[in-house]
Amino acid sequence: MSATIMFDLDGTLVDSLPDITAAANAMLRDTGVSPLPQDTIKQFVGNGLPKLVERMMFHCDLPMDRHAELSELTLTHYNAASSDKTVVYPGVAEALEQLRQMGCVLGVCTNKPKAPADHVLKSMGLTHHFDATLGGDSLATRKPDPAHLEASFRAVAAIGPRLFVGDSEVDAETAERAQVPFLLFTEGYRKSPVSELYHTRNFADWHEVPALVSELLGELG
Ligand SMILES: O=C(O)COP(=O)(O)O
Ligand SMILES: [Mg+2]
Repeated sequence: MSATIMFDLDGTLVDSLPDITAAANAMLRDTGVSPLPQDTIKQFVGNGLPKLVERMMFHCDLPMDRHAELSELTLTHYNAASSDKTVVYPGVAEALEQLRQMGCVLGVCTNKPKAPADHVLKSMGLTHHFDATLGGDSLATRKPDPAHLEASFRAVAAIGPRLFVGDSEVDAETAERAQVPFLLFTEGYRKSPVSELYHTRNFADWHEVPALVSELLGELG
Protein backbone atom coordinates (compact mmCIF):
# COMPACT_ATOMS: atom_id res chain seq x y z
CA MET A 1 0.00 0.00 0.00
CA SER A 2 1.39 3.43 -0.86
CA ALA A 3 1.66 6.03 1.85
CA THR A 4 3.71 9.13 2.54
CA ILE A 5 6.10 9.17 5.46
CA MET A 6 7.81 12.31 6.73
CA PHE A 7 10.91 12.05 8.91
CA ASP A 8 12.54 14.33 11.42
CA LEU A 9 16.35 14.44 11.05
CA ASP A 10 18.33 15.20 14.26
CA GLY A 11 17.89 12.48 16.85
CA THR A 12 15.69 10.46 14.46
CA LEU A 13 17.61 9.50 11.31
CA VAL A 14 21.03 10.66 12.54
CA ASP A 15 22.83 11.26 15.81
CA SER A 16 24.14 14.73 15.02
CA LEU A 17 24.59 15.91 18.60
CA PRO A 18 28.44 15.70 18.64
CA ASP A 19 28.73 18.06 15.62
CA ILE A 20 26.02 20.39 16.96
CA THR A 21 27.88 20.49 20.30
CA ALA A 22 31.21 21.21 18.57
CA ALA A 23 29.72 24.14 16.61
CA ALA A 24 27.91 25.52 19.65
CA ASN A 25 31.08 25.32 21.76
CA ALA A 26 33.20 26.87 18.98
CA MET A 27 30.83 29.85 19.09
CA LEU A 28 31.23 30.05 22.90
CA ARG A 29 35.02 29.83 22.55
CA ASP A 30 34.99 32.74 20.06
CA THR A 31 32.85 34.65 22.57
CA GLY A 32 35.26 33.97 25.46
CA VAL A 33 32.92 31.58 27.29
CA SER A 34 33.78 28.06 28.58
CA PRO A 35 32.32 25.12 26.65
CA LEU A 36 29.14 23.35 27.77
CA PRO A 37 28.81 19.58 28.21
CA GLN A 38 27.08 17.70 25.37
CA ASP A 39 24.24 16.67 27.71
CA THR A 40 23.46 20.33 28.38
CA ILE A 41 23.45 21.20 24.66
CA LYS A 42 21.15 18.21 24.07
CA GLN A 43 18.47 19.87 26.22
CA PHE A 44 18.60 22.90 23.90
CA VAL A 45 18.13 21.04 20.57
CA GLY A 46 14.77 20.63 18.86
CA ASN A 47 13.42 24.07 17.96
CA GLY A 48 16.06 25.00 15.39
CA LEU A 49 19.43 26.74 15.51
CA PRO A 50 18.31 30.27 16.53
CA LYS A 51 16.47 28.77 19.53
CA LEU A 52 19.49 26.60 20.44
CA VAL A 53 21.67 29.72 20.50
CA GLU A 54 19.07 31.67 22.49
CA ARG A 55 18.93 28.88 25.11
CA MET A 56 22.74 28.73 25.31
CA MET A 57 22.98 32.51 25.66
CA PHE A 58 20.39 32.49 28.44
CA HIS A 59 22.28 29.65 30.17
CA CYS A 60 25.61 31.52 29.88
CA ASP A 61 24.13 34.90 30.76
CA LEU A 62 25.11 36.51 27.45
CA PRO A 63 23.31 39.70 26.31
CA MET A 64 20.46 38.87 23.91
CA ASP A 65 21.26 41.80 21.64
CA ARG A 66 24.05 39.57 20.27
CA HIS A 67 21.60 36.81 19.30
CA ALA A 68 21.62 37.38 15.52
CA GLU A 69 25.42 37.66 15.44
CA LEU A 70 26.00 34.54 17.56
CA SER A 71 23.40 32.52 15.59
CA GLU A 72 25.24 33.40 12.39
CA LEU A 73 28.58 32.46 13.99
CA THR A 74 27.22 29.10 15.19
CA LEU A 75 25.84 28.36 11.72
CA THR A 76 29.20 29.22 10.14
CA HIS A 77 30.96 26.79 12.49
CA TYR A 78 28.30 24.14 11.88
CA ASN A 79 28.42 24.49 8.08
CA ALA A 80 32.19 24.01 8.24
CA ALA A 81 31.84 20.63 9.99
CA SER A 82 28.25 19.33 10.04
CA SER A 83 29.01 15.67 9.38
CA ASP A 84 32.42 15.00 10.95
CA LYS A 85 31.11 13.12 13.99
CA THR A 86 27.51 12.54 12.87
CA VAL A 87 26.32 8.94 12.40
CA VAL A 88 23.18 7.34 10.97
CA TYR A 89 21.29 5.31 13.58
CA PRO A 90 21.64 1.55 12.98
CA GLY A 91 18.99 0.14 10.63
CA VAL A 92 17.90 3.51 9.17
CA ALA A 93 19.23 2.98 5.62
CA GLU A 94 17.76 -0.53 5.42
CA ALA A 95 14.39 0.68 6.75
CA LEU A 96 14.22 3.57 4.27
CA GLU A 97 15.10 1.25 1.40
CA GLN A 98 12.41 -1.23 2.43
CA LEU A 99 9.77 1.49 2.86
CA ARG A 100 10.47 2.76 -0.66
CA GLN A 101 10.21 -0.78 -1.98
CA MET A 102 6.81 -0.95 -0.28
CA GLY A 103 5.79 2.04 -2.44
CA CYS A 104 6.03 4.73 0.23
CA VAL A 105 6.96 8.31 -0.66
CA LEU A 106 9.48 9.71 1.83
CA GLY A 107 10.49 13.22 2.87
CA VAL A 108 12.30 15.12 5.62
CA CYS A 109 10.83 17.84 7.85
CA THR A 110 13.60 19.17 10.09
CA ASN A 111 14.19 22.27 12.17
CA LYS A 112 17.89 22.11 11.22
CA PRO A 113 18.66 24.84 8.64
CA LYS A 114 18.21 23.56 5.08
CA ALA A 115 21.86 23.87 3.93
CA PRO A 116 23.42 21.69 6.67
CA ALA A 117 20.40 19.35 6.58
CA ASP A 118 21.05 18.70 2.87
CA HIS A 119 24.77 18.33 3.54
CA VAL A 120 24.27 15.83 6.37
CA LEU A 121 21.82 13.72 4.32
CA LYS A 122 24.28 13.69 1.42
CA SER A 123 27.28 12.82 3.59
CA MET A 124 25.33 9.98 5.20
CA GLY A 125 24.31 8.63 1.76
CA LEU A 126 20.60 9.09 2.49
CA THR A 127 19.56 11.83 0.02
CA HIS A 128 18.23 9.51 -2.69
CA HIS A 129 15.51 8.14 -0.40
CA PHE A 130 13.74 11.49 -0.09
CA ASP A 131 11.61 13.46 -2.55
CA ALA A 132 12.05 16.71 -0.59
CA THR A 133 13.59 18.19 2.54
CA LEU A 134 12.19 21.26 4.29
CA GLY A 135 14.52 22.84 6.84
CA GLY A 136 13.92 25.08 9.81
CA ASP A 137 14.61 28.13 7.64
CA SER A 138 12.68 26.99 4.56
CA LEU A 139 9.48 28.76 5.66
CA ALA A 140 8.63 31.71 7.88
CA THR A 141 7.54 29.16 10.47
CA ARG A 142 8.81 25.80 11.73
CA LYS A 143 7.83 22.83 13.93
CA PRO A 144 5.86 22.70 16.23
CA ASP A 145 3.77 24.78 13.81
CA PRO A 146 1.88 22.11 11.86
CA ALA A 147 2.23 24.31 8.75
CA HIS A 148 5.87 23.11 8.47
CA LEU A 149 4.79 19.47 8.38
CA GLU A 150 1.87 20.19 6.04
CA ALA A 151 4.16 22.07 3.63
CA SER A 152 6.62 19.14 3.75
CA PHE A 153 3.85 16.73 2.71
CA ARG A 154 2.90 19.08 -0.15
CA ALA A 155 6.57 19.29 -1.21
CA VAL A 156 6.73 15.52 -1.79
CA ALA A 157 3.29 15.46 -3.49
CA ALA A 158 1.96 13.20 -0.74
CA ILE A 159 -0.19 10.23 -1.70
CA GLY A 160 -2.28 7.94 0.52
CA PRO A 161 -2.18 7.88 4.30
CA ARG A 162 0.37 10.10 6.07
CA LEU A 163 2.75 9.25 8.90
CA PHE A 164 5.36 11.30 10.74
CA VAL A 165 8.43 9.80 12.44
CA GLY A 166 10.32 11.88 15.02
CA ASP A 167 12.12 11.86 18.35
CA SER A 168 11.12 14.93 20.31
CA GLU A 169 8.47 16.91 22.17
CA VAL A 170 8.49 19.29 19.21
CA ASP A 171 7.72 16.49 16.74
CA ALA A 172 4.98 15.00 18.93
CA GLU A 173 3.29 18.40 19.27
CA THR A 174 3.58 19.02 15.52
CA ALA A 175 2.01 15.65 14.70
CA GLU A 176 -0.79 16.14 17.20
CA ARG A 177 -1.61 19.63 15.91
CA ALA A 178 -1.50 18.38 12.30
CA GLN A 179 -3.56 15.31 13.26
CA VAL A 180 -1.03 12.97 11.67
CA PRO A 181 -0.26 9.52 13.20
CA PHE A 182 3.14 9.72 14.91
CA LEU A 183 5.88 7.11 15.32
CA LEU A 184 8.14 8.11 18.19
CA PHE A 185 11.81 7.00 18.07
CA THR A 186 12.67 6.68 21.75
CA GLU A 187 16.49 6.83 21.44
CA GLY A 188 16.82 10.44 20.24
CA TYR A 189 16.89 13.74 22.16
CA ARG A 190 13.53 13.68 23.94
CA LYS A 191 13.39 15.01 27.52
CA SER A 192 9.94 13.76 28.59
CA PRO A 193 8.84 10.20 29.38
CA VAL A 194 7.39 8.40 26.33
CA SER A 195 4.02 8.13 28.10
CA GLU A 196 3.72 11.93 28.24
CA LEU A 197 4.21 12.44 24.51
CA TYR A 198 1.55 12.14 21.83
CA HIS A 199 2.36 9.08 19.72
CA THR A 200 0.66 6.31 17.80
CA ARG A 201 3.52 3.81 18.19
CA ASN A 202 7.03 4.02 19.60
CA PHE A 203 10.19 2.14 18.68
CA ALA A 204 13.81 1.90 19.81
CA ASP A 205 15.15 -0.14 16.89
CA TRP A 206 14.95 1.04 13.29
CA HIS A 207 14.90 -2.55 12.06
CA GLU A 208 11.31 -2.75 13.36
CA VAL A 209 10.05 0.23 11.37
CA PRO A 210 8.91 -1.38 8.07
CA ALA A 211 6.78 -3.94 9.94
CA LEU A 212 5.44 -1.23 12.25
CA VAL A 213 4.46 0.91 9.26
CA SER A 214 2.74 -2.05 7.53
CA GLU A 215 0.79 -2.82 10.66
CA LEU A 216 -0.24 0.80 11.14
CA LEU A 217 -1.27 1.25 7.50
CA GLY A 218 -3.37 -1.91 7.80
CA GLU A 219 -5.15 -0.40 10.81
CA LEU A 220 -5.62 2.95 9.09
CA GLY A 221 -7.39 1.05 6.29
O1 LIG B 1 17.77 21.64 14.65
C1 LIG B 1 17.06 21.29 15.63
O2 LIG B 1 16.91 21.98 16.66
C2 LIG B 1 16.34 19.99 15.59
O3 LIG B 1 16.33 19.41 14.31
P1 LIG B 1 15.27 18.26 14.01
O4 LIG B 1 13.96 18.96 13.75
O5 LIG B 1 15.82 17.54 12.80
O6 LIG B 1 15.22 17.38 15.22
MG1 LIG C 1 14.71 15.64 16.22
